[in-house]
Amino acid sequence: MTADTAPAAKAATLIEALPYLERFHGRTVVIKYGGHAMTDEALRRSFADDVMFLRYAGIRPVVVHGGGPQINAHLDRLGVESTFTNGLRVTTPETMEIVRMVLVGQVNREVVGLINRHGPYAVGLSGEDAHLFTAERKIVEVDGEPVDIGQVGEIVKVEPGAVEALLADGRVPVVSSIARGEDGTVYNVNADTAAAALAVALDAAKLIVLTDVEGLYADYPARDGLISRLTAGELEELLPGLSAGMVPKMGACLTAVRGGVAQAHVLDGRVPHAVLLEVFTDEGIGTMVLPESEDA
Ligand SMILES: Nc1ncnc2c1ncn2[C@@H]1O[C@H](COP(=O)(O)OP(=O)(O)O)[C@@H](O)[C@H]1O
Ligand SMILES: CC(=O)N[C@@H](CCC(=O)OP(=O)(O)O)C(=O)O
Repeated sequence: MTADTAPAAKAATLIEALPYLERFHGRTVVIKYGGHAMTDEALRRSFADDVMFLRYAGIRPVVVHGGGPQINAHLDRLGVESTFTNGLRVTTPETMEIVRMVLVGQVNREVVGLINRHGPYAVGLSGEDAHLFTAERKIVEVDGEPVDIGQVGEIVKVEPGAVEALLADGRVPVVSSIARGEDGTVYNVNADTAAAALAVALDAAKLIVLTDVEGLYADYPARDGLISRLTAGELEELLPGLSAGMVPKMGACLTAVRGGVAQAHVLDGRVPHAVLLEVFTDEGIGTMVLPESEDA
């Protein structure tokens, strides 16, 4: 690039963002934060920069975080065995105590601290707080038979008032995926699923799910067939054939779009500033799910 073209290229990058600034100004974007972007220090900072960039651009970011690897590490240290059924952690009362402690007491604090390097913005919440997430015990089916996987919750009601109040106050809500049952039982909820439920309840403009792959591959484990966009109907057909990790993520995208969120994305959290690249550039990155009517 010559000295003459450099300023023009920089201006072009900035002006490319203008239609997105116009479109998303004042709108809510729910971001599921997890995977590599949560453990690598440079990526952690890049994520916090992106969240604050959205906030200063007049967009209302809400973060829902995972923490499966951190829970595994803690269970290992305590010598507690943990298994997964259909991608969900079998959650005994003992496991539940540890899941809650790690997500709410450790991971949530870390994410809040990361964002608050920029100022007094992030406020942490558990899904139990102010009845944000109400859940019922989830029964999964394995080979057509119902299987009880313990205190794993299915969100049946979202009361987003506490999150909306924080957003109205200019804060960045950071939410742990723990829910409360009507009888006070505490439930463990997959964080992708919780992010989708919250995006629908907040009438978000977008759901963004960060992960450790580029997006949805058509012929996984082959990695040369990234699907960059698909409709909710197309996704519905693919969903039963997907393998473990992608099921809750793509299921979350489907729930969000069917629930009125205009766009849901799975992005590669290993890419610095993945969120900004998705929100403010024409190409976007990763896999985007759209309602049928918007697939031009
Ligand atoms: N069709 C697919 N496309 C992309 N990844 C897939 C697919 N099917 C399964 N996967 C696996 O899902 C993983 C993402 O799920 P997971 O490890 O649970 O993510 P996270 O820790 O970000 O929540 C990928 O790393 C990949 O191994
Ligand atoms: C029911 C269930 O499986 N809950 C998850 C909650 C955390 C989570 O979803 O974290 P990731 O997004 O990092 O996987 C768990 O216990 O691991």
